Amino acid sequence: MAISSTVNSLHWGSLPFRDPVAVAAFYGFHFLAFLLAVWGIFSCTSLWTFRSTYHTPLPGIPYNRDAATRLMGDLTEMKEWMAKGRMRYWFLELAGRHGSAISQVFLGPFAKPAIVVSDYREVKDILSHRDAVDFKRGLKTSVFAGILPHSFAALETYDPGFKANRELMRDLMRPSTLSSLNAPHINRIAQDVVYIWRLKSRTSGPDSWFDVSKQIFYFCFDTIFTAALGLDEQDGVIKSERNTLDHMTRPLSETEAIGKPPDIPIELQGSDAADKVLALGVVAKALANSFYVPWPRLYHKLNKLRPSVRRSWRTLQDHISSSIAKINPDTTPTVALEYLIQRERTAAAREGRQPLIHDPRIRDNLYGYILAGHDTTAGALIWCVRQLLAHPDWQRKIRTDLHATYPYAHREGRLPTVTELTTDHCAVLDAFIEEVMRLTAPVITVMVATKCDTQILGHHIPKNTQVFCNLSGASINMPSARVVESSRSETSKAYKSYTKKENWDDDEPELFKPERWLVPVDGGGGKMRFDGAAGPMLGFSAGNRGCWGKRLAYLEMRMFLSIVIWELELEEVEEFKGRWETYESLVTAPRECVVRVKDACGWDAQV
Ligand code: HEM
Repeated sequence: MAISSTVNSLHWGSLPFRDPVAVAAFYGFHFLAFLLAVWGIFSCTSLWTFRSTYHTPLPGIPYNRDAATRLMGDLTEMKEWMAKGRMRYWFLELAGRHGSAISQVFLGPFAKPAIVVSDYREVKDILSHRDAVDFKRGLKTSVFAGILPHSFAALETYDPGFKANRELMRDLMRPSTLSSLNAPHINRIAQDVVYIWRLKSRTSGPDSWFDVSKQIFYFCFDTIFTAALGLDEQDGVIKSERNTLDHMTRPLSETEAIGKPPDIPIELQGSDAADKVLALGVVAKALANSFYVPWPRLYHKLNKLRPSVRRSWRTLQDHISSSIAKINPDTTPTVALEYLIQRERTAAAREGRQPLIHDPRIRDNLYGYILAGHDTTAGALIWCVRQLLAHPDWQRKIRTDLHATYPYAHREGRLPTVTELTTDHCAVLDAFIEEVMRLTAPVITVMVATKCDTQILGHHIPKNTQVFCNLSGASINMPSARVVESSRSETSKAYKSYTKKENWDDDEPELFKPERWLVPVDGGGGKMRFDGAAGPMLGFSAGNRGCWGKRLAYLEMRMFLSIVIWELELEEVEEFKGRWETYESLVTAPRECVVRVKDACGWDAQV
């Protein structure tokens, strides 16, 4: 036998028996013992050397030492924090942990280090002055190229097609367009939300409480979808819930209701918006997931093969096609799609060509409008409501200032009209929103990549390194970020333009203080006005690629909060105090937003 003869020719004589199986076992055992010994020696003596080769840190920039010795790098710890709903805090606390405004993280097996910058001036400089010069968007454009290849978000700022593509959407953020196109929808749907919250409270008793985050989410869906593509007034999710509640006339019994959340489900079935909400959810999830994969375009290619994803795209596509078919060229546009198509028709007539009604850039940019404007605004509003609950004094101050800003409405016992709400701004509310966006921005970080070898805060960073620019005030102004003042690149524009005004380092930047945004009116006898330039705020990012929909976001937040605070008093529920765990999708916001709703005008007011 081949085995036995080979073994024979080696140590046959020293073996106690001549059974080839035993011989194989003997050698097998010794071989295994040898492997075990090598492994033991390796793990005892060379472990540190070997493990450190998982990741090669950039010199001089602090990092999590444990992560460098783990195959998955920082991902292991991030996953643990994510499970606890604290991923946001993991990211934002890096600067404090390392006592440095610049740190590095390792995101996956053998990953190159990625840089995290937590310093307002340096982040603003990178986003405003160094985009398309030292930096590119990198992964973000790949993510959008995979899902909405014809939208401007999919293009680098230096791409020759970028400007023309963004021009297509130009007018949609004009104040006059926002007032005529978006404001009436926002007003109507916000009033429906107030109606629902008041009715829920009344049927369940004044001590009942419920989570309002779902309604905020659907408010944002209804407003953005209606403004972008049109949705019949009766077909929104919020309208559908209102109708359902209206049919439930039986008052809940005491045991059913008092002290418990009234468990009235939001009735998605039966609403025309249901399939669109679900389709949008599938697409938004794919968008969020693709930020975490190394090859987003490939991910989207494969993901689009899944039946649920294909179905979702078909739903959205069918809606756009039927909306285009319904457009009447002789009427004033009431939704963004009509607006863009009419403008294209006018341009085509002027240039003597056929209108490109099915231009994929219009379609993809409108999907981008919905996707980028939906979760973000919902997240911001959930933060706003949570801060209102945590700061009842500010809720009262805002209500008083609303009454002063709209005195006729207050005197006449009615809500301010759309025109009033879009013309006059309540300074205290503006300051409150700005502070929420400064301290608890729903988008915590913007990812860019170095376009060439460059410097960040005085450190050399090689080409093609991922850089996370932190946007939330909790990190951009935390005391630890100030430690490295001396290491800031003295050549950077931000450093040169450094002024006291860009800095709240000595004014408790980690605290929620809306009054920082209020300044006295000259000769106003103690009257205050809102000053958006009073200090640092990066909640909408900055520079050329900062939030394109910022004006709409402000309008939505301002109108929604004005209507809610005018009508209702939102109270924090003791059991939920201090629970700030967040969910993570495209944005991060509190998982729970539980309120006890009282009538701001007294319980006798009409529903
Ligand atoms: C409070 C709500 C919002 C927040 C916090 C927010 C935040 C942001 C941030 C931080 C960026 C920059 C991303 C980057 O630099 O990579 C961004 C980009 C963008 N936002 Fe918003 N956003 C909000 C609402 C909206 C709305 C309502 C719309 C549209 C209707 C919108 C449309 C966009 C678009 C299209 C971009 C991409 C811009 C580009 O790539 O040049 N956003 N947003």
